[in-house]
Amino acid sequence: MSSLSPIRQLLALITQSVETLEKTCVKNGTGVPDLYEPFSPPSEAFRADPVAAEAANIISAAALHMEAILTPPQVSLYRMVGGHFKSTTIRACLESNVTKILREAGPQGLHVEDIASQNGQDPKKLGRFLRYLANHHVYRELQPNVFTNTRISSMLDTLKPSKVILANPERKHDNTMGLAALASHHLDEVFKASAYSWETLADSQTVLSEDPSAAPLGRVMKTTDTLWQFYARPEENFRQRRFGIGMKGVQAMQPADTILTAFDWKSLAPESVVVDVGGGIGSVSLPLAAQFPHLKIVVQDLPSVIEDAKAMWSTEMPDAIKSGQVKLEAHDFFTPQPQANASVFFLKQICHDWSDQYCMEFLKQLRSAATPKTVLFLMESIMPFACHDPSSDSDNGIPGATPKEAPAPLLANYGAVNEMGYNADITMFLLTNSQERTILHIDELLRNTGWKVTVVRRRPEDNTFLQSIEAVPI
Ligand SMILES: C[S@@+](CC[C@H](N)C(=O)[O-])C[C@H]1O[C@@H](n2cnc3c(N)ncnc32)[C@H](O)[C@@H]1O
Repeated sequence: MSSLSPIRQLLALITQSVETLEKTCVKNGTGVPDLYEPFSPPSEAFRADPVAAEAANIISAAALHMEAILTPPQVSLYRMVGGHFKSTTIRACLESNVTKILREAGPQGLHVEDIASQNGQDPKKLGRFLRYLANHHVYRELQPNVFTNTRISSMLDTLKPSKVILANPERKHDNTMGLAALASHHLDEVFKASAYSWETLADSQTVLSEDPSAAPLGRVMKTTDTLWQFYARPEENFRQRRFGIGMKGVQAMQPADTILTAFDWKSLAPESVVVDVGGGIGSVSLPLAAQFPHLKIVVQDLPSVIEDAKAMWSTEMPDAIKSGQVKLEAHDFFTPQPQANASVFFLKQICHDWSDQYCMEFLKQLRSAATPKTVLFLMESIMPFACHDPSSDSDNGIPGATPKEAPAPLLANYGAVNEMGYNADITMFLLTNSQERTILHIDELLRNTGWKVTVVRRRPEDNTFLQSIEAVPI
């Protein structure tokens, strides 16, 4: 037990970690990015060194912890209660292209009257929204009513010129890195569904249901369709396409080599078949196909998604389709799996879309189609508790399953610094009435469907968002 007060312990963690971070950056020739420079994957290069990434996580977790101690509790409470104010103001700025307008204005920023003259918004309202966001370092007020981007707001940029967006607003996310598309998806159907969570939980018809059609999304969209049936409607084509591009944004949030190193792809023999089950438009298979031409990749998804996939591959990697290296296959994973010779069934963020009952159905279909050597490779967020887990069987002995814990007095899971997995967990409740799972839950699900988890691989810099889980037939 330390004799120091909690704020002194936190300060000590911050001081030690800042020293480590600075030394590591000097050694690697990297640097801590400027809050006022735009985001780009290279701006986050310093995190590639696990020592620097860990130091940055500790500093952020300690700063947030300190803030929780020292900020008046009513202010902290209202930071949470007012979460929807943040969503509201960001949505208005995202959809009215404020970030792009500020990028084109350059570093001196732009008066809110001039922003409004370009995006047609009321400058009196827009200025208030921007100031609210500037309090959280999303945009910066350089002078009264003159705003510019920060590294955080720059993530909302499609990086397209105004002319291109205005000429075809429905296609504004096409061929982008997907970050704006992902945020736009969360601020539309996810945000709207969240307003109906309590109504869903208070209704005896839906409170205990595990049915995907009982998600809050159905209540707000006035439908009993699942998310995927809803997206497949012709009038929802924009949302479906935006979701597909948004999944590319999930990748852009992670180091560029994440998918390439998440599995030992090189060890697979030439012509091995990798089936990307529920692969969306194939944005994860795209870098795999480029980097590992010895693999045969089959991207499977629902028919309307495969149509979008064809459009994407015909621009991004047409030769892979022509040569047969990549096949785009319409397939419903609740029906028997047509690929009977797969080396790998790869499911990224599929199990989290379905409650146990439904997951078990498609995991059994895959088990029936597996050869004795097929590997089931899942990429999912494995959820840690917010406290230390003292039990001796917390990981069922699975190598790599135990997450790294933060030093005391920080929350064992690094708290909100590691929030992405927890965000995904609540999103799953809202859209599909499903969830992210703990390792024991995943292990149980797989055992019950004929699979055995052999290993969990984690990126050292990230404790909750998207780990690799490998399983083999029992
Ligand atoms: C969360 S997305 C993941 C996409 C992709 N694996 C990725 O990580 O980019 C879930 C995908 O499952 C697909 N899906 C939903 N139900 C399906 C079904 N019954 N059969 C095949 N794919 C399905 C959706 O269309 C969507 O593309």
